[in-house]
Amino acid sequence: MPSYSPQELASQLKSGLLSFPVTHFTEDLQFDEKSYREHLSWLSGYPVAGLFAAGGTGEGFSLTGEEIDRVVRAAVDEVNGRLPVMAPATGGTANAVAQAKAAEAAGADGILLMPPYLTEAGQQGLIEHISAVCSATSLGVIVYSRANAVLNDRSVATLVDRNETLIGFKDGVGNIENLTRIYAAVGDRLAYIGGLPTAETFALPLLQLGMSTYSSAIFNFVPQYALDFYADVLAQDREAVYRRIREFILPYLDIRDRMKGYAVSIIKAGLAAVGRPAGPVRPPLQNLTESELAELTALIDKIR
Ligand SMILES: O=C([O-])C(=O)C[C@H](O)[C@@H](O)C(=O)[O-]
Repeated sequence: MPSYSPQELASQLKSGLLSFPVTHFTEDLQFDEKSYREHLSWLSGYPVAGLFAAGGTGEGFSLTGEEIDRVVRAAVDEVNGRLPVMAPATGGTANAVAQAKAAEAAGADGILLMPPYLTEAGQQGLIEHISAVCSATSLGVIVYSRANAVLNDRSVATLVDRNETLIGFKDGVGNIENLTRIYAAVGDRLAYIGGLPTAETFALPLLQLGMSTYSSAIFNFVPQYALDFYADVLAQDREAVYRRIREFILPYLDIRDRMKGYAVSIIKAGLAAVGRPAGPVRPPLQNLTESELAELTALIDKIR
């Protein structure tokens, strides 16, 4: 039995910042469970509302189903009920259904349903895909609307009618009209999660569109700064948010934007910069260069 009913999970996720930990690898790119657990133990000293194991920042897209299961089980065990743990469901429908079932068996509290791999799809196909995963588990499901799986307001309305356990909408697009339409259609029936790369960049305006929380990747390496940023957003302290955007976020984006995929690689680099290395990223991602790491380290040192 999960510790949170889907509705309890939705309320919990809305209540604070969300942690998306990286997945630690050894130098030969194997899952480094010991270091991963140490990381989760360090982060557990900071108050967040939920932990998403093997998400995008956790390189879930580079892990086998078996590895995802190991990562999720390690997270569930390490977190030990202090927070809800969400597991990913990835790929095509059969794969995502199997992963959702495995996540429930592993003791996860919810599912983050990623866009299906490679193929494009129409809205009706996405509705069937998402509904199949919701039907396969009693866990609350958060759908990640991004890339080849961007939902419109009519689809979201149909999905919530069909699936009581669909409890969250994570946005990775930032289309204001679409988000306004979705909130107008289903309102607080869903928990809304800002999920654009470096979510802090968009947090203040998206708060007005119903996104009371977001997935903070930088929480991995500057957890207190990420929490302070979130507090400024909730307080709608525009001056403080823009000070932080100027002092850290914008120069950070300048490094991140030098290479596709760096939105994830730069998080592992950030951990190296603060003396908590998480190992390399797996291909197809690339690690930051030594000089980029030095630049990032100097930037992080200014805010620590
Ligand atoms: O699955 C993921 O890791 C994400 O999509 C979210 C990231 O945490 C993103 O919001 C960010 O980079 O802040």
